[in-house]
Amino acid sequence: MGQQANLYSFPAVDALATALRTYVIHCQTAGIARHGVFKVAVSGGSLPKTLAQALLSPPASDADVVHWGKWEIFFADERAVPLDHADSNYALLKAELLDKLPGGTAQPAVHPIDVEALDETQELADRYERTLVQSFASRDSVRLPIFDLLLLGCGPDGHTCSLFPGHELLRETDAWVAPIEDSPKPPPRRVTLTLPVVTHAVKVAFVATGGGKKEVMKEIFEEGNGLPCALVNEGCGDRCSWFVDNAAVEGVTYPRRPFSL
Ligand SMILES: O=C1O[C@H](COP(=O)(O)O)[C@@H](O)[C@H](O)[C@H]1O
Repeated sequence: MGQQANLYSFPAVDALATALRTYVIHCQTAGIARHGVFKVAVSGGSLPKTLAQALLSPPASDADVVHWGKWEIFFADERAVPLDHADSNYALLKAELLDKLPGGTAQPAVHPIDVEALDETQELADRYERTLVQSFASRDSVRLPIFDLLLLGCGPDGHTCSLFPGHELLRETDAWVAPIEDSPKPPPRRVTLTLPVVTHAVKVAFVATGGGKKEVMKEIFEEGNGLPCALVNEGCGDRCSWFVDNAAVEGVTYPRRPFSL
């Protein structure tokens, strides 16, 4: 059996955010060394707020700088709504993080969905896949895009991106981006990176906080049960790292590691 996912647990979100920043900057350095940019996809939900806490603080040293101008930001999933809609993951990331970048900061290249295709989720997914193809086609392999880092959330039902427990989308093997019309969590119409794309990333980091996640964390780490988050753990092994607070893993027996790179 290969290496298993890393579980890093912190007493509070402040300490989690500090470690997450160190981890993201390590991935950024590797991505820029590899191909001159940092290609990252982010979730919505609770993730952008914690990410902002991690990344908006001033650098502690030259090695701690976020090179925003080198970032290409994609969305791990997105809801089929306008970009200024309350349900939009883009709007959330913009409000929590992008709009708060200090003045004079080189801006990241941000890749939202094409809202011209909101009425047709297959077309919306196809267009977003073409956005990925344009960005990744010159990479070493185009069979699947290779994100430098995916920053993901974990829903209380074990979903991640818009990949839900028991849903047929978990069996998708061809598409990079897929539509979903029946998301059990509203809104129902969405697009999402597929599981093969998620598990093909160089690194995957989950962020999960709060006691509301402890039941599902126990299931993910102790039973698996085919939950989407567990499938990512199984597909990525130690390329996958979880940044959680103690409340989210209360009662979980899976071994936690002291954070280190
Ligand atoms: O619907 C979604 O939910 C998940 C999990 O959200 P959280 O609030 O429990 O962290 C999120 O990762 C995903 O991007 C979003 O579309």
